[in-house]
Parts: sequence; C-alpha cells; structure tokens
Amino acid sequence: MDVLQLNNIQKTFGEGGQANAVLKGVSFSVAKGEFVAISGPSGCGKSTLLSIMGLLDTPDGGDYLIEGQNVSSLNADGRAQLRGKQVGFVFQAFNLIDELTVQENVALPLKYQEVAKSERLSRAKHCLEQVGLGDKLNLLPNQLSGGQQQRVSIARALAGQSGIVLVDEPTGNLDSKNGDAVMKLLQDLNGQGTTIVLVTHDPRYADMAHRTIMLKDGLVEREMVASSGLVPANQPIRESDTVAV
Ligand SMILES: Nc1ncnc2c1ncn2[C@@H]1O[C@H](COP(=O)(O)OP(=O)(O)OP(=O)(O)O)[C@@H](O)[C@H]1O
Repeated sequence: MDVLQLNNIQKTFGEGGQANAVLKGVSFSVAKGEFVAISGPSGCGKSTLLSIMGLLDTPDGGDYLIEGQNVSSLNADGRAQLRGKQVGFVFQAFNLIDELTVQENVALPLKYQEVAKSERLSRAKHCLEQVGLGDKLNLLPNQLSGGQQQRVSIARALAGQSGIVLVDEPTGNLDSKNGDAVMKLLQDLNGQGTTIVLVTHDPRYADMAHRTIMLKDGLVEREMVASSGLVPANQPIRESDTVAV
C-alpha cells in the first residue's frame, strides 16, 4: 500500500524575471514500511520537496496524498492540524526548545493534537526509550551531545504515531560517529515498521535505503533500487556495506 503519493508536484519561488522553478513535476510513491532516500546535487530541490511532504510548505501544482487523502490544497490551519499526526519530521538542526526538558520537547507537538497531558508524557517517555534515551527524560537539550539531540528529535517525530518519518539531512550537524549512530537508529526503526523518507547528500547513507530517488533540474532523474538488500541492522556501518544499485 502506498502511504505517500506525489503526482506532478511543482514549486516556483519568486515571480516574473526572478522566478525560480525548483520542482517541475515530481512524481513518485512511497509504500508502507519502505525506506526511501532522496538525493541529488545541491540546490536541486530536495529540502523543498521534503518540506512539502512534511506539510511545512505547499506545492503550486500537482497532488500530494497521505494515506489516500489529498492534502495538497489544505490551508495553513489544515496543514498544521495534520503535521506531526500524519507525518513526523526530523530537521538537520534538531529544532529543540532549549528551555524544555527532553521529555517535554517530545510531548509538545501532541498538545496541538489535543492529546491529554498524561498520555503526552507517557508517549514521549516510550518514544525516548525507543531511541535509547529513557534515562535522559529530565535533562535539557544542551546537556546532551549532538547525536543525542538528534535522537530526541527522532523521538518527537515518532510520538505522533503516524508511522511515517521524513528526515532532512539528519547527520549534517554531526560528526561521523554520531552520524552513523543516527543512521543506524533510523535503519532499526525502519526494521520495526516505520516508513522513512531521507534527504541525504551522502551516497553511503542513501545506499542504506531500499530505493533512492535522484532529483535533477526539478525532476526525478532516475530511481535506483538496492539490489542486494539492506545493511544488516545489527552490523556497524562500514564503507564495504554500501549496496550496489
Ligand atoms: N523559501 C525560499 N524562497 C526562495 N527560494 C528558495 C526558498 N527555499 C528554497 N529556495 C531555492 O530553491 C532551490 C532549492 O533549494 P533546496 O533547499 O530545496 O535544495 P536542496 O537540494 O535541498 O539543496 P542542498 O542540498 O544544498 O541543501 C534553491 O535555489 C533555493 O535557493
């Protein structure tokens, strides 16, 4: 079953002589439980596309369906209501609130989904345990390493229970050890059934996905399917683990 469907998605920034047509008709689908990477040259529109998929931005044309519901023409309120509930989003820069504890950060988006406080806190605790931070609930973000902060933001994306997590360059602010650990976590979560769409520059990380969508000049240039399966989830990530596509 396709949980995400993009049909002819278009996006232009600016107008007239300044117009920059970034997405010129992007179409692809993501099946439930899939791990899809989006890759391509800098400036080709990867983050713009993921923002549209995460209901952070709207397309100018085309249709975007989440679990069969067309969400492309929702207004800002409609998008805000579904954000987090239908899709979780992980930002490169974590986007945690410094003054809130780790548990409160994860619980906060659930407030806007009108989840009761006790349920919010217990879901946050559960998701933090899932990402290996069950012993850090009451710390503030700046008391954690960058890799741990990114795991908090992954827990926040899981807390909406959509089962779909969109991840924009999650390792961009991390050293390679923490970056590898975050990717291993995403792979484990995918192994447990979470659908993942990952924007990455790094071919080694793109190779961890079932399928890579290459964007170029505002269009899907090609799709590559991993031919020999994923890196085993219980193995450390090594250069030699990259999958031939
Ligand atoms: N809010 C915006 N207003 C105007 N132009 C924008 C906006 N967001 C993105 N752009 C432009 O759209 C193009 C694509 O940007 P985007 O960030 O989606 O690319 P990307 O493939 O993710 O790049 P990178 O790999 O360097 O992060 C760029 O030319 C960028 O300047």
